[in-house]
Amino acid sequence: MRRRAPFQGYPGSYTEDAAFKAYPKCETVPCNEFEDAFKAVELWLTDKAVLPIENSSSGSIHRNYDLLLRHRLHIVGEVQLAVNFCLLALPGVRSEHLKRVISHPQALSLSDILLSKLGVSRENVDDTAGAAQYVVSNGLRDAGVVASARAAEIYGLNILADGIQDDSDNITRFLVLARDPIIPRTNTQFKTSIVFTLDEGPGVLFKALAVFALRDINLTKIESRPQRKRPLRVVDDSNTGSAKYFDYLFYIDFEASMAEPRAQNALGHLQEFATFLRILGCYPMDTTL
Ligand SMILES: O=C(O)C(=O)C[C@]1(C(=O)O)C=C[C@@H](O)C=C1
Repeated sequence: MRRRAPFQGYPGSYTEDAAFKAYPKCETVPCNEFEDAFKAVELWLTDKAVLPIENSSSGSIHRNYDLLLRHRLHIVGEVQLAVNFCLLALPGVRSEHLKRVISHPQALSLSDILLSKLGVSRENVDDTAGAAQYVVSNGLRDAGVVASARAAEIYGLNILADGIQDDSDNITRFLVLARDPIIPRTNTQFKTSIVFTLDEGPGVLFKALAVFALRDINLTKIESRPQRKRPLRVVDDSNTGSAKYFDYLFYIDFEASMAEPRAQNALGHLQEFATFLRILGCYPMDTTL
């Protein structure tokens, strides 16, 4: 059976490109929301979900960090993709005819230099390929689209400009999620993703990061998100009275496999003082672009 992988968006989106990079022969399943991709795997409708998690220019996709915690799927892979934005329009339309450009907000903001030069207004939609589909199905001759060359081919649009991103190195990292974790190995470079919480107090985050530094484990990412169920912590202090602090979840990616004793020891150490700790996944690093 062909592997089925859901992704948020229309066929021709960058997330679908990422799914094909991970599983070249997979059958991709488009869905409307990020959360639908999680649910499709949980309900056994598909095997894997592919979701963007961060971009080299615009940073983290916070919604997917929150969904990783809310759902119980495991990270089984990552995909790094060089995202090349193109300006597309209906055949016969030239860039001077455009009054507006439609795309995913990230694609619009990362192509700011060209769009400002064109003096067009910008309209946000949920994904780049969805914008291409919208322009074609409504025959919009005053609207351009920021999307991929593959989207141009799928929907029959012309490429007016290629590589329009402000930063030529525009890379998005995607995660592959599954119902079951993979067995960590040591024969290839593995990465582990965790999420944890800490008590309030001076140096607690320093102590948490030291469990990795002490074992020579390289961290590749740290992200903090509010704890939505417990956003504030009230601490009574005999000198200052009661103080209110924001409460955070910390997400960390580190370069080691859970099959290595140094990774097991680091997490054993962290567990001694973390108030909550979950391993989100241990998976082979994508070192290609
Ligand atoms: O709209 C798309 O084509 C997507 O795959 C989504 C998405 C994102 O959510 O970050 C992925 C990569 C691009 O940087 C822009 C948009």
